[in-house]
Amino acid sequence: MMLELKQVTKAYPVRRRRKGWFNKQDSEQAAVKQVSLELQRGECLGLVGESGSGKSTLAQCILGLEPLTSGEIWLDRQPIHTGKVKDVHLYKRIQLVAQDSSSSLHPRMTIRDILMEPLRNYFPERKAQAPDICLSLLEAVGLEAGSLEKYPSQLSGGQKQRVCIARALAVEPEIILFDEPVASLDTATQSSVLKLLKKVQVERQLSYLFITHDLQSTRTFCDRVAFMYQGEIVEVFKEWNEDLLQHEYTRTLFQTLVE
Ligand SMILES: Nc1ncnc2c1ncn2[C@@H]1O[C@H](COP(=O)(O)OP(=O)(O)OP(=O)(O)O)[C@@H](O)[C@H]1O
Repeated sequence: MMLELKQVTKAYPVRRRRKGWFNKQDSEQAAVKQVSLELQRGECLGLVGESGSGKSTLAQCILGLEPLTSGEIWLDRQPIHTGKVKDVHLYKRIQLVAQDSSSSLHPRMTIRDILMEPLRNYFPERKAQAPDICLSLLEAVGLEAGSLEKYPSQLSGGQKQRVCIARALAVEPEIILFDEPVASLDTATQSSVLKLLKKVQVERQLSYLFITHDLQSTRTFCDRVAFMYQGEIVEVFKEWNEDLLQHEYTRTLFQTLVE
């Protein structure tokens, strides 16, 4: 096993309007409730749920960007929820590619600089090979070598998303968390980026947590699918058989699928 979430709960404080002196205590609302999940080595696990069901919060918790209210997260045999693992060590193993990742591309950096940065930080001993590694990363995500000299503003949305994927791959992580990675792309670009992600996953034996609203996209892409509803995982399945589903929400979602 690679990543294991044990009864993870994340609650945020909710400010209530004060009615009186004795009623001023803030309450909490759980965005993620008692979530237990496992992600195996080389597995692609889909995480599907409606808006506000807690999917992104869960990804933030895994990356240590949000402290847990309770529960544990283990990476192999090491707890990573305690805050004791340094960010640089965690990000070496787990990378995030989000829907708006392209806004994180520095507008004044060329694509070469953007890809060189993680190579310099994580593999300083590979300085001499770094230019070739940049080229192979571009090739892996289906971009031409000429893109290296370009700035993000000179690329399309789909190309920028590919750069974000290449930047995540540069770190050579074991796990990539994808939070709606293709949601802002047109249908044709979505399918080419998904094909590319699958190819890279198989080639590099990566584990993916693939967060999406779009159940249909998980059908060919994911090995297993977990459904999140109001902060809880209500169903995890492998077989695309409506009769095996337990929860009303997942059955309703299934009925929206195009055969
Ligand atoms: N920093 C925060 N402070 C307070 N509440 C938050 C915070 N972040 C998220 N929430 C709340 O937690 C719940 C889950 O949000 P989250 O973004 O994880 O859902 P999601 O399933 O990823 O939604 P979407 O698909 O729209 O991105 C929501 O009710 C949201 O308002």
